[in-house]
Amino acid sequence: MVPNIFSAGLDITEFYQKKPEETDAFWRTLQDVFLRLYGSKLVTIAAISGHSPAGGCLLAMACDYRVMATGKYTIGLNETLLGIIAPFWFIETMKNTIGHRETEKSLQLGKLYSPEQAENIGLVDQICPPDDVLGCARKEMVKWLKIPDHARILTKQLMRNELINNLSSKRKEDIYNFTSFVQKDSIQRSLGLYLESLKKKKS
Ligand SMILES: CC/C=C\C/C=C\C/C=C\CCC/C=C/C(=O)SCCNC(=O)CCNC(=O)[C@H](O)C(C)(C)COP(=O)(O)OP(=O)(O)OC[C@H]1O[C@@H](n2cnc3c(N)ncnc32)[C@H](O)[C@@H]1OP(=O)(O)O
Repeated sequence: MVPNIFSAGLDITEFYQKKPEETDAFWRTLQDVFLRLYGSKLVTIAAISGHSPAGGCLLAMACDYRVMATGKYTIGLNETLLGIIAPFWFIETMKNTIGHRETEKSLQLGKLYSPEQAENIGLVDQICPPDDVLGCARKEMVKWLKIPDHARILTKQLMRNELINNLSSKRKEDIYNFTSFVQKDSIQRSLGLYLESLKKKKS
């Protein structure tokens, strides 16, 4: 685990000033990761040890349960703040997690929530002191593993198959949408400015 950061989201440099075939391959890989994690038969618990913006929030939401560290960390789908948009499967995953209305506000505002706020709206299930996040996740895992596996798996599939099938049938179209969107000059400019602002913040 990296202290303070669960995931900084997608590596923007993978779709900034890249060739279309490179962004296609990057997006295909992300689809694969999501479909495997969201569709996993295993019990998956995210131990969110720190910041978890955008793609990081998606990965956490793809799990069955989320434990987040308390502290000055944030989680959410902040894409609009970068001048980009969350694709339909990010949106559906968030709707399935926190409901339609909260998702609508959250996405349009590019909202990043504190751990307490995230717990209040159900974006995370539990908050724990940073040094106990893994311990809390392990304790929760024990509960989930006591459920008969075949029943839990079938239930999970019933809840998740609609989104999985929807994305699986639209993968090519979704890759095309991503690449043509991020390759626009205006979007490339926004991404460049955002990367610069991250570096400035650091110095
Ligand atoms: C009509 C159209 C139809 C359909 C459209 C189809 C598709 C939609 C299009 C696009 C969808 C894209 C979805 C995108 C999802 C994403 O995940 S985008 C990434 C979002 N992530 C962020 O905004 C987080 C950015 N990072 C931070 O805020 C901070 O780094 C942090 C809070 C996570 C941690 O802070 P610090 O510890 O202070 O870390 P540093 O700021 O020092 O960062 C270190 C280093 O890393 C660089 N960096 C950080 N995050 C990223 C990143 N995500 N990508 C690339 N680079 C990143 C940062 O610049 C520093 O670099 P160096 O200075 O060390 O070189």
